[in-house]
Amino acid sequence: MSQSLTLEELNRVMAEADLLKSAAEVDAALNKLAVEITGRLSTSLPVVYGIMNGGLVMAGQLLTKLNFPLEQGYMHATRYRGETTGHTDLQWQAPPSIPMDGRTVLILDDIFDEGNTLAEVVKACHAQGAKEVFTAVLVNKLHDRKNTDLQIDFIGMDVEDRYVFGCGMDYRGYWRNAPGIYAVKGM
Ligand SMILES: O=P(O)(O)OC[C@H]1O[C@H](OP(=O)(O)OP(=O)(O)O)[C@H](O)[C@@H]1O
Ligand SMILES: Nc1nc2[nH]cnc2c(=O)[nH]1
Repeated sequence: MSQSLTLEELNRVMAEADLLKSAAEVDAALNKLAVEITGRLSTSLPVVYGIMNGGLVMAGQLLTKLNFPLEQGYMHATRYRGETTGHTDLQWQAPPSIPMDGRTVLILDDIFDEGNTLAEVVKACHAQGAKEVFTAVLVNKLHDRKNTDLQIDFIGMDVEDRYVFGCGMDYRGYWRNAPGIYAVKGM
């Protein structure tokens, strides 16, 4: 867990990491997402939830590019819990902060990997009475291990099948603040 990592180790992880997407590429992906989402949802008065923690950066950066009326909320669900492989169950740490009954819902997250997190979140939104539920992610990880048939409505960009960090995604709790998307050496 994060307590056992030293400053030197964390700086080495960054120094040895491969940059997969630069900050400029991330910004371009967010602009593309904003255009697509605006085209679909600008007249729906949606409630837009970022999934904490990973969705925080993506949501914060994307929201200012959406120039139409929306409500903004959050929910906190975690499957990886600071580790680099996911638990089977999703742990809810905070339920949706705004009621969604009868509303158009847009869920924002950093990454669609095996898919359990978003599949379960979407299911929970329908159970809570959402009229319709859309999903948007900054990155989709390319592999054939998806555990769900869920189709993501808006995808910023694809990344290769490696453990990535930056733009909200952590390396053992750290480096969510990195402005590009990096892959850990050897992972
Ligand atoms: O598609 P999946 O395989 O389910 O993985 C994707 C999820 O994993 C990460 O969350 P995590 O559980 O690590 O919690 P965090 O957001 O606090 O980092 C990420 O933010 C996504 O929500
Ligand atoms: N930080 C991070 N979180 C994830 N959750 C699911 N896949 C990943 C990943 O590659 N990196």
